[in-house]
Amino acid sequence: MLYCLTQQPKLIRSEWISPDWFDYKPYQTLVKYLNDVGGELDYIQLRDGFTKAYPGVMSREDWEPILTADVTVGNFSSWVKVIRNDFYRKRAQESAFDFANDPSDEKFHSMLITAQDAISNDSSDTEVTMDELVQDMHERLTEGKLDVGIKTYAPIDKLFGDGLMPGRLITIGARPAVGKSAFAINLVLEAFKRQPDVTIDVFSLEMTNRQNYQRLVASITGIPSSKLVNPMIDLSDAEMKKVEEAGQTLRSYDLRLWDKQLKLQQIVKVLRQRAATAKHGYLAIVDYLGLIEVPGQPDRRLQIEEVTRQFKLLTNELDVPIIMLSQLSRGIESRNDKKPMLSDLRESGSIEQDSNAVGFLWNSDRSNEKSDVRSVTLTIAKNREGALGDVNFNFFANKLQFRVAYLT
Ligand SMILES: Nc1ncnc2c1ncn2[C@@H]1O[C@H](COP(=O)(O)OP(=O)(O)OP(=O)(O)O)[C@@H](O)[C@H]1O
Repeated sequence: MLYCLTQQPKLIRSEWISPDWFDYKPYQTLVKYLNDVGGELDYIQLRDGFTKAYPGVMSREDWEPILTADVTVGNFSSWVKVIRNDFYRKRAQESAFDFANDPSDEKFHSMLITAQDAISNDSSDTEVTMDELVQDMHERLTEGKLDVGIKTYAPIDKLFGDGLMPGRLITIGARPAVGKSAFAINLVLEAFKRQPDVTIDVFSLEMTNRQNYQRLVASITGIPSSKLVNPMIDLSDAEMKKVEEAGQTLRSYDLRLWDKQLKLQQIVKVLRQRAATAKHGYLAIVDYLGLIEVPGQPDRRLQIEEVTRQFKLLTNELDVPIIMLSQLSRGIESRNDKKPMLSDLRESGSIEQDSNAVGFLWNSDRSNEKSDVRSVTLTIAKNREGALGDVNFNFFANKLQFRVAYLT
């Protein structure tokens, strides 16, 4: 795998490769360097650049086996799979030994997690054969079989081709208080308006289910969410009736709110079960990435890498879209231009790499960013399968409603 990467460093962009997969420190460092520079260099620049950045880390003996490997670069993906599987199997094996030596609850839990990791990373039994691909294309040609996405706001559907398409990991980033949690709730409601039978899960690591429920009701009824905190005192009879009706509407949806699933593997487990039983499309929204716990991994950046990689694998395995919310770095605050950029996803390069699409929510009119009605723009900054562009919204902050701001 390292031979392929040194021959064609840009391959690093085609697969996520974690430095962790290597026991040997110099190779870990080499992979880290490749991830950092993003592969935009040739073989000579790679060696020179690496030696400059990490003098003395790789000896001639370290380079030797990499440079003289006799493999075909075209088999790169297969090597990646072998090495990834080895890594996860080895980790599972270690924690099984660990549990055998000390059968505590904690060790048992960590054995289950590593075993589950190993299973979800073992791609050997989920590979699609050429026959299946041919058949799939044949059905599209002859029966007009369509890949249908979940529709939400019309301009968003258009940018993503045909809604939130299966197999896509979509990241929506924003600075705190711009309204990303509120936007997520609105996406849910728009999706149900258009597809009442769809199944949606919202994993909220920041807000309780009750708070999210109040936001859903505020958005449906247009009643300020602050009045829903003590509804008996603050609501008129007519408003109470509206709240009850909103409850009936919400009850009719296959919507689940989760506020206690904080660990990555808990989320993955729920997501797998619910996606498997969803009959009319499935969408998961995770609010937000930075709060997901990854037990056993102390390094923050590696935690994020683990999360984005797992979600990306799940979108492919289950053929569903997943929306992952993410906070942007503080850097934007000091810039004149407040429009976020991909480099603001600074927690890890894996967010951008693993996402099929990245959108940013931001206050596009600073004069009203604290008002009741705010101009909030969704900027699609990466879209592997479609166009880039902006969608402008009016955000009615007290009612937690997002409405598309069509130009008049
Ligand atoms: N009842 C309300 N009245 C007025 N404004 C409100 C009300 N409830 C929420 N807001 C505003 O809506 C905005 C969006 O909140 P939201 O929690 O969705 O933001 P966020 O981007 O997810 O931020 P964070 O990451 O801090 O949660 C905030 O600026 C908040 O002040």
